[in-house]
Amino acid sequence: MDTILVVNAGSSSVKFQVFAVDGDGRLQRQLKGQMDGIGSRPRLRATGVKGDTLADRAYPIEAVADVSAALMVAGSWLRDELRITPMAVGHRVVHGGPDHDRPIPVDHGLVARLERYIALAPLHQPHNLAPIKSLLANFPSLPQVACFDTAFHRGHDAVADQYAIPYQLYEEGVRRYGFHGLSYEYIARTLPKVAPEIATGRVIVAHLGSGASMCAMRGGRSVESTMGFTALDGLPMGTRPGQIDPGVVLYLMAEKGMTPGRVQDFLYRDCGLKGLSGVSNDMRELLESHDPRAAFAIDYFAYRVGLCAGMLAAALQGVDAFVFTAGIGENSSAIRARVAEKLAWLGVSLDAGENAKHALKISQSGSRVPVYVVPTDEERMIAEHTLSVLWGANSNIKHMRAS
Ligand SMILES: Nc1ncnc2c1ncn2[C@@H]1O[C@H](COP(=O)(O)OP(=O)(O)O)[C@@H](O)[C@H]1O
Ligand SMILES: CC(=O)OP(=O)(O)O
Ligand SMILES: [Mg+2]
Repeated sequence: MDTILVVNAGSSSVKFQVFAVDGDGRLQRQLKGQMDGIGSRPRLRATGVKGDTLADRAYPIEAVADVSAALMVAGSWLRDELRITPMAVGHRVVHGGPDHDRPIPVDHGLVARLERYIALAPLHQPHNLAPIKSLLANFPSLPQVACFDTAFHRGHDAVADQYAIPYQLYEEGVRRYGFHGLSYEYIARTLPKVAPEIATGRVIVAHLGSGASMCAMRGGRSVESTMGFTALDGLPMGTRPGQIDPGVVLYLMAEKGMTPGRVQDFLYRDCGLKGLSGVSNDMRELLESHDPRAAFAIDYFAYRVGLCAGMLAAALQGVDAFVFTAGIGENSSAIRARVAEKLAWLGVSLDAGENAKHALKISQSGSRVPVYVVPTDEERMIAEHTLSVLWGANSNIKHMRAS
């Protein structure tokens, strides 16, 4: 059986899936797993085709201290215990820079070019490239495909794509890229199936995970994002502050003597929910905590999602629907309810019962703006891209398989 392995290293998790490919290019998930809670409560979980548990292992915090340790643990489980031998591997690569508006086959030259963006995505890019490099070294003939978080947003109008800085910098690549594009692309192509009544309209999608952003979509295309040049901007996240006056950065350097490297660490690792609460970067822990600072971090998060919704509503000149997705958006009815309160002025009213059940549609029938929960699947999107790149690269393969 031909299979595709997908690797998705996020800021607090490593996710992977294996898909079987049939002759018509249909993908059937064989296994799905993730190592999450990195830095708080590391846990490897994986399920098989029927949702059967293949692994459920907790690790001490120091055994899986960061994403690269998580990649090692997940990689050796797949290799040594499951002995998977995929025909291709698809990777999420967070930053594609200005030159990539679609997935692309991996070679050494591409890796070298993508390494230039490590400084623009230090929580992700090194971890996205590490397994690519390791597979290139050990299995040079194994096809690999890089799928970019930035690609889905590359069609933005110039007013959404530029900063008000001299144009020369834009030409050098200092642009408002936007991220979580594989997730938004999956939502865009899922809406026609699960909620056709809104798919062609003006939809705000809130990808609320450890990294969090929001996307304004019109007719299934991205027109605006809360993230920009890097995945620091916009909403407060697990450990990132979201929107911040650049004057704060100048203050840290001039008054606190912080070096650029120290400021980078500070902005990517010490801020957001973790910095605000002093309790945790993990929303589950904040919701369980009785510390008033944890409660404040939750208030702040909901407030900023509401503010950004206002901004994206202006970009779309109105809103036809609001969609929650990703770790927090899919699983936390409490956070969805808090956010919905901030959207009441837009005409949102939630149905508490449907929200508690994590139903597809969680707004009341009279809600002017309907609200949905649509689970994302970045890995399936990557697997689909990987297959189309492979078949595009060698259309004979498709011909042979179809016959
Ligand atoms: N049941 C839940 N309630 C609240 N938050 C949750 C729940 N399940 C997961 N989360 C939160 O989702 C976030 C991780 O989301 P995810 O999309 O997997 O992030 P990433 O891909 O960036 O690592 C964490 O903050 C985690 O606490
Ligand atoms: C871009 C980004 O923040 O990704 P993640 O949410 O997976 O950390
Ligand atoms: Mg993620």
